[in-house]
Amino acid sequence: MDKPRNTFEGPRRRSLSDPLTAALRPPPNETPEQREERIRTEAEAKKISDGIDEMIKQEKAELRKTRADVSVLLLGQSESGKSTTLKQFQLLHSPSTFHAERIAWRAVIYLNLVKSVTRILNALSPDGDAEEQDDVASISHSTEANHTTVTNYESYRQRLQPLFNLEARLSFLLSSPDEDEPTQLGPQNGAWPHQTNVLGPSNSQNGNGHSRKKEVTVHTSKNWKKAFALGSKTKNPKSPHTGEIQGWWEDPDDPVHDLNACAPAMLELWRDPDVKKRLEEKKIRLQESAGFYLDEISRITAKKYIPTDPDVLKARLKTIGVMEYPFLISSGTNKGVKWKIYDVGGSRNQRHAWAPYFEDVDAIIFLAPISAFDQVLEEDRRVNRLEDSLLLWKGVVSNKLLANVSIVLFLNKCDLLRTKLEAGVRLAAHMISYGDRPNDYESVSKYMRNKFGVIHQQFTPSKERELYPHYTSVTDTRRTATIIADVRDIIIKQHLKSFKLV
Ligand SMILES: Nc1nc2c(ncn2[C@@H]2O[C@H](COP(=O)(O)OP(=O)(O)OP(=O)(O)O)[C@@H](O)[C@H]2O)c(=O)[nH]1
Ligand SMILES: [Mg+2]
Repeated sequence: MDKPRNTFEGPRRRSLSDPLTAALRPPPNETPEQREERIRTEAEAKKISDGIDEMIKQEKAELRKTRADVSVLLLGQSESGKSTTLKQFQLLHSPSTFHAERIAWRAVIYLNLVKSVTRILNALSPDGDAEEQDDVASISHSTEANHTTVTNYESYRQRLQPLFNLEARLSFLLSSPDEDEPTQLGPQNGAWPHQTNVLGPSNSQNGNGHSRKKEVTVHTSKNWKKAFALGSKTKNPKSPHTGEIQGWWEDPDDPVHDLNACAPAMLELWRDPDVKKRLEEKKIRLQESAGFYLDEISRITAKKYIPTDPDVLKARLKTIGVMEYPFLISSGTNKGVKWKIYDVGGSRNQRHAWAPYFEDVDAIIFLAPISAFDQVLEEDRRVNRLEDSLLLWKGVVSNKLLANVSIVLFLNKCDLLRTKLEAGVRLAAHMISYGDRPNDYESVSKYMRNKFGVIHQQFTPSKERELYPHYTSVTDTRRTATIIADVRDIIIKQHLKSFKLV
């Protein structure tokens, strides 16, 4: 037994008079039988001690496993679907919170709907300007000389005038005083300010606002949900049965009244064939844009409308800053694992906030909206969205700080890609390298996957790093739930591996 002996050597060597050393020393007159017995007992004791050591090690491993905090960063350009993915995580892991907050989303859904309507009106306006062109990167300009005239335009404008005020009101309510763009949701005192008291800071109160310039955003403060969920000025805002907010329809200042009154005109406008034609001429594809609710006007403008899960998932609220969401996995093999998911703002002026999170992150879910090959960035209309995604992807996968971070790629908005290709929009017209390959969903999606895969292979600082790509439509709850479960298990496995625990 050399080891214990060695530990007694050197400056810290125990003296021979040390009682422990003396006790451990074999007796001076030991017989061969006694020696054999002693060695056997010592071996047994060591076996037991080693067993205990092993048990302690395993317990520690288990403990670390249950305590492992997994940090995941959602990255991607603006409107790529990061916040929607986060909502799906919430729906899976804390459904009660998700449902408790759905009333609060009413404000965003209303604003999304109102913005679509004011955007149409601005586009139809005879003096409508070029700003009202869609995000679509135009490859051929429509002949404006011969454009469709919407004969009922003035009547629509008049009947829908209250929506311009409502847009200003909602934007104002969702704004933070120190920021250019709206940054939070909901009246702070739990009630809607009186209509005439609050007119937005803004641009659209005169009915000529350029609504698409400013998007509604969510800030790192989470108070909006609480504030908005307080509901109305009614005496009993909570249902005694479900505990859910109710009774807002009794508040005369609630936006639902304006919306409800304008619903018939909205429906007529959206169904008007001349309007459809004019929007086509102007290449405005509202169905594809974020927060699209025009196909469900009657349901959404109903006085007692409560947002459904898909409504909340479709609601568009731009993220500003970085928001942290903790989750605890409560069942299955990874029970007890804590997650921290960071949702970031993806527009160009928000990306500087990402880097500080790179040092401690365990995994990245990168979202690339592959349907956006014919669109341009909202913040810089000279830049094609797909090109921006590819560049951003290259930046992320080549980043040395992220060399050991698991990377999951969501090739997102596959539903929109399919619809777009089926409508005849050609990838090759926007991406010369696609050449004369078939313009169907299977070929295009595979091509995209390959394109992103090659960049990863070429630029990753760690050749061992595996890439986990998925085709996703993150507004689809059923499919996304399966993908999230897979991704979650892979991320945790990689995370534990890095701790050398599995
Ligand atoms: N049809 C469809 N819509 C999607 C999909 N993913 C996201 N969206 C919608 O696209 C819009 C933008 O999604 P967000 O999740 O807000 O995008 P984001 O990446 O968080 O954007 P920023 O906060 O600006 O960085 C929302 O209205 C979503 O409902 C998808 O796969 N299919
Ligand atoms: Mg977001």
